[in-house]
Amino acid sequence: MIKARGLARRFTTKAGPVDAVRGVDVDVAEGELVGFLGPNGAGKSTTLRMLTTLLRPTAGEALVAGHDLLTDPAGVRRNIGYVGQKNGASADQRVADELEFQARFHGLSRAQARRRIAGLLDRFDLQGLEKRAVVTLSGGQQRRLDIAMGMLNAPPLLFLDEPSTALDPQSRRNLWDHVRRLRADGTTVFLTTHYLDEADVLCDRLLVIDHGAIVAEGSPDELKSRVSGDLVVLGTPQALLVSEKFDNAVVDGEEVSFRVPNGDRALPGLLRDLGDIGVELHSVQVHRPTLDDVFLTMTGRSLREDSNA
Ligand SMILES: Nc1ncnc2c1ncn2[C@@H]1O[C@H](COP(=O)(O)OP(=O)(O)OP(=O)(O)O)[C@@H](O)[C@H]1O
Repeated sequence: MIKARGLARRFTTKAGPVDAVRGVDVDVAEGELVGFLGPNGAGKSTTLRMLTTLLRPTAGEALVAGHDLLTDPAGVRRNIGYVGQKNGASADQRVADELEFQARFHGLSRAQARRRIAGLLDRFDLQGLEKRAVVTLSGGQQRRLDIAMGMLNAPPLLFLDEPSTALDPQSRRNLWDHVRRLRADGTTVFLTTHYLDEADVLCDRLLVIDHGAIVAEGSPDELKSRVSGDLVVLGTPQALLVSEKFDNAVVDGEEVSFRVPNGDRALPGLLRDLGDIGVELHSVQVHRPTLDDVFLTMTGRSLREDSNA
């Protein structure tokens, strides 16, 4: 559904050139739900804007929904939906008018538009809101309306830029359900996110981008399995003594942490050995690797800190 090679974009600014995207390859198969994960400023939106024909690449080529990005951008646009970061719907317009206007823009007849809009209102739980002004909808309803607008031309491929930003936790989970249902109906979805939980629970596969380059690619589980071992954290007044037993141990006050393969299986033997040398423990935790650990391993920085910045 997407095959991009060496896609790059350089911006010229007063302070000099900015290489926002430095030659990325993107492969997305039909029916996949792929997440593009990276910290703020990593190049996610710029890549998305190139793939959706909104921005011309300075280098590279891509086939998107069966059409060549450079030689047939109109063909690409006809076959994709795009939901940007800012709400697409005008605040003071009524929901029904916005949908109808967008449907007419895509060349649907009045009757076709009516049918399609009724289906989408139902699909995105927006029934009964047709006469309301967009500004009066909740954040979650507005996002669902944006996605409904992106789906009016029934595209096989939908791009979502940071779909759940600024939503409360409940609305985010509800939105994820809607995105999953789109995928279940056969729509290929490519979304950007800087939320680790969103990438982890929602996406089949992830591309991790940093400083304009892809640093990792795979399913959330595959990526996490690349981090060597589970993190064991022991609370003990003898943290220094324990740290001498493990090559990679880090001491923080009365806490010592280190990585071991298969932490939960290794733990009983490990605790026995520590007991034998008289170590007293007041807490034990085992953490499976997270996507943040993946990012840390790949880049030496925490994605969590970056996205909070
Ligand atoms: N029009 C522009 N002119 C100059 N620099 C730009 C322009 N657009 C983006 N950039 C720069 O390119 C880099 C990548 O930006 P981009 O918006 O693609 O990142 P992002 O990963 O989508 O971040 P965010 O999560 O904050 O949206 C950043 O350094 C940004 O400042």
